[in-house]
Amino acid sequence: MPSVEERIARVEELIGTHSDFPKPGINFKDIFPVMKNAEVFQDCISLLTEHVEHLTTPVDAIVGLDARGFIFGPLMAQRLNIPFIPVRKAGKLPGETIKYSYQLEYGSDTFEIQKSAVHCRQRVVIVDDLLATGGTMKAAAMLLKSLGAEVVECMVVIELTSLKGRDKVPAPLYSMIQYHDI
Ligand SMILES: O=P(O)(O)OC[C@H]1O[C@H](OP(=O)(O)OP(=O)(O)O)[C@H](O)[C@@H]1O
Ligand SMILES: Nc1ncnc2[nH]cnc12
Repeated sequence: MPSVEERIARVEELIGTHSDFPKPGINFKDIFPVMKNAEVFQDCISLLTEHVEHLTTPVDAIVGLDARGFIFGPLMAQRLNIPFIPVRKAGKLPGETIKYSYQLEYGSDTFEIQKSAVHCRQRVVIVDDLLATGGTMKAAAMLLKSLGAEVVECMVVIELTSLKGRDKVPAPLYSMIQYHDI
């Protein structure tokens, strides 16, 4: 079995970079090539899952963020045999919901969660593909906290450290791969 470092290196090798997408000045990190390699995609899910298994606080549910957090969250939840909870872009969820608007690296948006999605004091981990300015992850954590959940950790595959998003996130943050130059 390859080491954690070897498996992380294999994931990193497949991450694409596109300058000036979706706007001039943005260096876009593309996670989708990782999914084209079944073995490396498995490695990526295993690494995220193993990280959750090694947390000292037991985790009751995985929360995934619309849209790219939905690639990782359900697979992690299945492996861990715990529920998956979606946070969606506004206007997609029926029933009673709460919303939180936020800025991200190249725009703004609103997140929404069903009030019934989470129990008070439920211990959750939030997962997304990437942390840039941290606006997205902060919005998700605020929604979960306002419903009484305990956000044990926020997890991303990619962190763009120079944007200091980590400082905005109101919970511990784990990133698998860090880019310091953009
Ligand atoms: O740290 P931030 O500056 O807030 O940016 C990070 C967010 O931006 C991207 O999502 P995007 O809103 O582009 O939506 P998508 O997942 O639907 O592509 C990415 O998947 C993160 O969710
Ligand atoms: N630079 C970036 N690459 C990919 N997704 C992003 N979301 C916000 N900033 C991003």
